[in-house]
Amino acid sequence: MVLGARTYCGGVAIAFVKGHGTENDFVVLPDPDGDLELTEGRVRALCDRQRGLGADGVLRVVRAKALADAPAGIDGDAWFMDYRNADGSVAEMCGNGVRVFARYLRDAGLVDGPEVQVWSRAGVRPATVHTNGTVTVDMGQARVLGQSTTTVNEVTHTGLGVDVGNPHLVSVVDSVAALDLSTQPGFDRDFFPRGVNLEFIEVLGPTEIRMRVHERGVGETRSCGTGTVAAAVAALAVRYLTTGAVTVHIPGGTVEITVAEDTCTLTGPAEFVAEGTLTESWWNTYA
Ligand SMILES: N[C@@H](CCC[C@H](N)C(=O)O)C(=O)O
Repeated sequence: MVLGARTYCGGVAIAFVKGHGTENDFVVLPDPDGDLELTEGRVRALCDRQRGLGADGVLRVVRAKALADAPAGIDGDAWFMDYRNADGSVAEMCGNGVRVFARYLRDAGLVDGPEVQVWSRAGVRPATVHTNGTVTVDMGQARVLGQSTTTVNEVTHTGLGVDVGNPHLVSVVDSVAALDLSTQPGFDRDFFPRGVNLEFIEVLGPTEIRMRVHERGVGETRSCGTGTVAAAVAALAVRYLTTGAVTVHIPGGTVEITVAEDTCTLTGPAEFVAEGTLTESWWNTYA
């Protein structure tokens, strides 16, 4: 596993790792000292499945002290997950990303033990990297925002708004397979002024659901970790519960969620596919 980014300045190539969590895939860019100029255009090109590596998002691995806008009170040596959506936009949090990020830190030898603190724009997310490669993340408290609506192919669904560090709207439907999520569903821009991730769930049993998601800044993805937490909260709410355990099946696999009064956990796989270096000319093309 590569240990750090080499800036292209001086002709040295930029390292990357390709990984995924339940097929929500990421380009991991090790950049401990904040040397990379990660523009919107470069993120879009990296995530493009034809002209780049292809991914739902980018995880830049950077020390807090190298960030211009580091969260107040953060230790300068802390590892910060600088997450970008495939369209180049910045998001506060990414649950599948935290699993991949934590496993990267562990496998690259950048942390000492299996307990890893991952910082994000939504705060710190403590994670445990298990010996079988799965990762459990303490996702913090999920905040219920109230009801709103989304429209898919002219059918309007009422859902539950849930903040998991980033915004979600979860709607219960009869069949997730029947939905066409190939275009952006409608949503209430007054309720979600910064946009929203839209989850659709089908209840399979008291503690089991199936989910599809249309992510803000990406489109339909095969999984969304923060979305599965929001979905679990909404599935419990259907049963008038505020705590419990829920198994969530997404197109890319299965994750386990626990919801407690003051926090939630997300457990699932984190996999690496490849590592390599970007060519200098490619990087320069997309400044
Ligand atoms: N796939 C992620 C969520 C990524 C951010 C999201 N698209 C947003 O804009 O909030 C996850 O696993 O949580």
